[in-house]
Parts: sequence; C-alpha cells; structure tokens
Amino acid sequence: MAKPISLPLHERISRRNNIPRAVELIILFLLFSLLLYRLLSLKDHGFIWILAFLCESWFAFTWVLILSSKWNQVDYKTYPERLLQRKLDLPPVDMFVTTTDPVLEPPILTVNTVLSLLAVDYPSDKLACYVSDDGASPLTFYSLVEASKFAKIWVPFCKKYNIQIRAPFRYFTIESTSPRDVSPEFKQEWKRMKDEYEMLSKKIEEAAQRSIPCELAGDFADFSNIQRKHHPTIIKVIWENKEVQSNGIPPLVYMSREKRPKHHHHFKAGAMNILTRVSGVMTNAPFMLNVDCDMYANNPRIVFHAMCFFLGGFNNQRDDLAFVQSPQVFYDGLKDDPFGNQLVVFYKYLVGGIVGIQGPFYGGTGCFHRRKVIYGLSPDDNEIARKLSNEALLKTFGRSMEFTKSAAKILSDMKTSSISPNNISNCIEAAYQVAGCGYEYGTSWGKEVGWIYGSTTEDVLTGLTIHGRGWRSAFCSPDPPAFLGCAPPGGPGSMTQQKRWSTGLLEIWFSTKNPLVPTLQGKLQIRQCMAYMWLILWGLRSIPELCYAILPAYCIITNSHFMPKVREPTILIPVAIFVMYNLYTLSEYLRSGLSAHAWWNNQRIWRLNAMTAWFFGFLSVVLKLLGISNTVFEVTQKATSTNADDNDANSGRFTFDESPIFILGTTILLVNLTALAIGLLGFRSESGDGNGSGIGEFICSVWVVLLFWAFFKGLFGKGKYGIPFSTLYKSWAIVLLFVQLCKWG
Ligand SMILES: O=c1ccn([C@@H]2O[C@H](COP(=O)(O)OP(=O)(O)O[C@H]3O[C@H](CO)[C@@H](O)[C@H](O)[C@H]3O)[C@@H](O)[C@H]2O)c(=O)[nH]1
Ligand SMILES: [Mn+2]
Repeated sequence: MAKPISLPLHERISRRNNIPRAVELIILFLLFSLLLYRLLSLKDHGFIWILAFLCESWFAFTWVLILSSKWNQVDYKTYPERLLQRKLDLPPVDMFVTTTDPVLEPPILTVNTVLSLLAVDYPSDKLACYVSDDGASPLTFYSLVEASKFAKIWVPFCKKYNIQIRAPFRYFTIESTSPRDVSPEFKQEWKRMKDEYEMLSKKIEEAAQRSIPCELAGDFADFSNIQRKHHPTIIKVIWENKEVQSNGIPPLVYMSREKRPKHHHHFKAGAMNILTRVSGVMTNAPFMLNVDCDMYANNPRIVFHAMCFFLGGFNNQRDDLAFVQSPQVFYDGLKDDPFGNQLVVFYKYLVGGIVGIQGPFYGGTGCFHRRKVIYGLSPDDNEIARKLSNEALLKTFGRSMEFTKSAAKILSDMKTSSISPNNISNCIEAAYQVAGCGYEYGTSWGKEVGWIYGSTTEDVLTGLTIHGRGWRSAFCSPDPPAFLGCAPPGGPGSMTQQKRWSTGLLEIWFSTKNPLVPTLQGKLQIRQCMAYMWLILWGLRSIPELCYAILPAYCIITNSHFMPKVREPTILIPVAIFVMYNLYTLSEYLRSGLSAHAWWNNQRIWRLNAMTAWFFGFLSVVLKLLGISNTVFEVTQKATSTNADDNDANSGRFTFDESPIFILGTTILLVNLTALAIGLLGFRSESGDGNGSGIGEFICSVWVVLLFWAFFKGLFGKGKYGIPFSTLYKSWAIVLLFVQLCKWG
C-alpha cells in the first residue's frame, strides 16, 4: 500500500461523454445546414429570410460556444482525511461575509452564516471572520454581538458531537425534534442549544421590531445620527480569540466602510476590497473565503476540501491555482424548480466542462482566493522585486504603511502561520485608515488589484481578470454541498437579478477587460475565452431571441413564411434541430436526477429571461454607454423561510409587478396570441402564390405561447399573480401598433 504521504490530495476524473458529444455535433451540423439553405435560397426571399438567417447565425455561434465549453467535462475528488494525516502546518484563512440591507437580508441569515463559519472544522487560531455591512445597521451589529455570545456554546457543541449542519436555523429545522438513540448527555445539551438559539432569534426579532434596535450608547454610539449612505467608518472587534487556542472560537470583526454621497462606493466589489484591506492589516491570512450573507457553510470540512487543492499541487505542474470555487446550491428549493433558477444542470454540464479548461468562473460566493492573486500577481511573476519597492507598493496599494507591509509579506510568500495574540485590536487605527472612502484614489484598487470595478457582476469580472493573467481555478463540490444559500426568488425578484447579471456581464464586454484582450496576449485560453463569451454576451443574445419569437407572429399576420414549406424536404432540418435539441436538454435533466417537469420549467424560464430580463440588461448597458444613466446593483430579497405568507400551492406561481420588464413579456405573448387568432379566423392578408404562412409558423407561434405560459396564466390571475392592468394596456397598445405596421409593411 502506498504511504499516505504520497497519496494525492485531489484527483481529476474525466467524464465519459461521447454520446452527448455526438449529439452536440449533429445539432451543430444541422444548424450549419440550415444556414446554408438560407443562403442558397436567399434570392427567392426577402427581408424575413435575412432576419431569420441573422438570428440563426447567432444561435449557431452560441451553440459553438456551448459545445466547446462542454467538450471536456471533469470532476474533482478531494481527500481531506489525507491532508489531516500529513500533519502539515495549515495556512490561515480569512473569512468574509457581505451584507447590505437588514430588510432585504434579514440579520438572522447573516448571523447563521457567521455561526456556520465560526464553527467549521479547522484550527480556530487559523481563522478569522469579517462581516462587511453596507447598511451601517445597528441591528446587524447588535445581532452579531448577540450571536458571538451564542457562538461560545454553539461552536464547542458542534465540534464535540460532530454536528453536520452548523447553521443553527437549518440544524433545528431538520432536527426539529429531539434526536433519538443518543446519550442523555447529548439530549440535554441539544435541548439547551435549541433553547438558547430560540432566545437568540427572539432577541433579534424583537430588536428588528423596534425603531432603534437597542440603546445607541457604548459600542453602539457610532450608529447614532448616521445615514446609510453618509457616515464615517465603523469597525468593531466583536470577539478576539485572545488566548489563541486552536479549539477556541475564531475572532469576529464587524465593519461598515465610510460612505459619502459624492463618492462611488462600487457596491459589493467596493465592500470586498475594504474587507481585503482591513483583514490585511489585522490577520493577513494568505487565503480568503468569501460568502454572501445568505450562504452558510453546509459542509463543516469545506476548508480542508479547499486546501486539498491549494496544498496538493495543481495538475502536478507549476502552482498556478488562483481560486477554488464551490457551486451555488440552495436550500428549500421548490419542487421541479418552477422558477428555473436552481442552476443544477448549468453547474453540472456547462461549468463541469469549463472546469476542464482553465477552471470555473468566480461566482461571487463560496470561493477561496489566494490573497497574493488578489493583490495582482501573475503565476510566473519575475518582477516581484520591482513590485516590492516601497514606492511601488505605496502607489499600488495606497498610503498605509501597515497595509503595504502586510502586502509585501503576502507578495513575497512569507509564511504567516497563525494569528498573533492581541494583534487585532491593536490594528484598529490602521484599519480605519484603509476603510476610508478616499483611500483608493490614485491606487490600483479596483483596476489591477482587488475586486475589479466597472461591472455589476464584479465576480465574473474579477475572475476573468485573474484567468486573464494566466491563473487557473478549481471546482470544489464535495458531498454534502459546501455552501447552501437562500433559494432565489421567482417573478420580479428573479427578473431583477437576471437583468443585473446580463447588465454586468455585457459591461465587461464593452470594457477594457474584454476577454479577447488576454486571449490575444496568450494568457487566457481560447476555449476559456469562448466560455466567457457564452456568459458575457447574454445581453446581446436577447435580440435574436426576441426577433425569433416575433417572426412567426409577423409571418402569420402578413401571410408570409420564415420556415421552409412542408412540401420542401428542407423542412426536416428545423424539425430535426427542434426535436434533437429538446431531447438533448431533457436528457441532461433526467441524467441529473431531475424530472421532465423541471426540464420544462427551465426551458420556459430561460427563454423568458433571455427575451425580457436580458434585453433590459442590454438596454441599461446602452444607456450607460451613451452616458445617460449608470448601472446599479439591486440587492436580491432573501426569504428567511420559503414564502412564509404563501401556502404551498402558490409558492411556485409566477408573480408580477408594474416593472416595464413585464410589458415586454406580455407583448410577446399577446402578439403571438393575436397572430394565432388572425390566422385561425382567416383574417390573413392574401398571398395567392401558396407561399403564405403555414404549419411551420403556426407551430412556432404556439411554442412561443407555451414558453410564455406563466404570462398566459398571468392574464387571468388576481393580485400579484396577475399582470397589472397598466402593463396590459401598454402591451395591447404596442400589439395594435405592431399589427398595423405589419399591414402597411
Ligand atoms: O452594495 C452592495 C450590494 C451587494 N452587496 C452584497 O453582495 C451579495 C450579493 O448580493 P445579492 O443581492 O444576493 O445578489 P445575487 O444576485 O444573489 O448574487 C450573485 O451575483 C452577484 C454578482 O452579480 C455576486 O456578487 C454574488 O456573489 C452572487 O451570489 C450580498 O451578500 C450583498 O449583501 C454588498 O455588500 N454591497
Ligand atoms: Mn444572493
């Protein structure tokens, strides 16, 4: 038997995917055939043919990107127990949590995320937890102070009994009755934990009810008379692991960076950079874990899993691993994924394929970063010496001596083995300096260093910048899942999120960080660049998607056609594409253990998002490029429990509001319904030569209606389940105009 020391810490396993590859190639061949057919028959047709050709070209292009991204699918297996056997000196890790809004992001969620992090299995003298609160909310601070008291009993309890779920709200939902077959001692402690946790949540709830959560004196005095977007920095060391015990509780630091109305704070990216700097002067761990406030650590050994990548030598080649990303997985996901946002198949196949190229995208949460990479280093940086000159450091990192010293340590790979005692509160002053909002002026923060500014998807932009310097990333999806988050919302909430994503992604395309640049420099692999393009171009893709959904309606109303006629054998090409594509995607869902219903829900929602939310994302980028308005990060509402105010039957129903996004969706549906009515009732205009619309256009139009079924139901729904009247009449106005234009055209 091999000596444990020589066994690898992680293994790369290539998936066998020959059959899907063959299907993907056939679909590609069919798409090209369709394009060829369009070209050859162009002279017999006019504008419709060209439009269809352009749309289909874009779809074929997208298909090439998907095919390339999925080609080499790879899984990683990690062996944390082997890491433990090696008795290495484990590196410290700083853990970051971001929160913004105590209403949209209830503090009890942040508290649970923090508790789950404080309780992970890792020597606690190697960990530190930092919470950034962009809301400057005394309630959040109060909740964390209370939580740190509870942590003193919760963390030892979890470790003593090896509790699997260390976010108490989840633990006590799943183990809601006293566990059986256990020692009386455990039973007793379990009961105590449950009572204490209930008290904690009650305290937080009551504090949330009050207009001011607690008396703003003592530690809370900093919160009196401040405005959310106009206040000085607040940093509070809630708990210090003063004795530096490896079985104690990691330190917990609260911070709310300075905000001034005239100063652009760069949303989450700005918060992440402050977290990086404040932790830099305080604990300066060479690795950093970042999670959103609603993403608790679900696998207590996650830090060990991640270290299996960082310490295990990547690919047995040079050490060029920048970050380790875990997938976003959600708790309390609704059955059959009615809102199509659980992303299971996306992670399994598409990301699974990108993992085999240069590594997964950075997803903004559930990710371990190497600090020196965030500080702008390249994998083969021979210029360290130059970067370390005092002058260069100050210019890059700003005018804090404490911070530049800490950065120099990181860049020169000096080992910081554990957090030194009393360090943290001694650094408060330096921490205040680096958290100020003027600190970044004239430095490289947000440009070359830290989280990169200029996109509302700072995660993808930052990851791209890192990949673009030649680094790789790894994908860590242990069982049980590493992190679990609050299931994303449906209806308006999900539309806003999709719109923000497509906006941010397209912003990257039109920035100097365009993925083509590092590809030409030879740092970003071509196929990695293609994977990024698939993602980043969502906003542009909305246009052909929209045109293609309107085309059948247009053809029916004007009695023309964009599909081959049934008597032509070429009709088989689009039919085959349609059938094969749907069977292919269906098989992905079935192979992932999901239902056909989940597949159908996802098909619908993805098309719907593509045509509406992504298009609005495109529009906001256009407005930004024209200098008319700026893009903003709209925070997603998190529910503490799934739809507490809804009954089960309604929880999967689509909801609407008066947002203009819904006008677009409603219009597409109504245009197609109108066209079908016109066609069926025989009101089409004359075409004479038998070249009018036919069964092809009808099927396409019906398909669009089916994709927009959620909107169809919204036509008859009541309250938030119905499309608002104001949206309806605006949509009807557009439809009537469209029909008129068709008639004149
Ligand atoms: O000004 C801000 C805005 C947001 N956040 C935090 O950013 C996180 C993500 O915000 P959320 O509203 O939950 O956005 P999602 O769409 O759910 O986030 C996904 O997409 C974002 C980028 O598009 C990534 O940053 C996230 O990590 C990823 O989970 C949350 O912890 C927020 O508290 C801030 O700290 N400051
Ligand atoms: Mn979120």
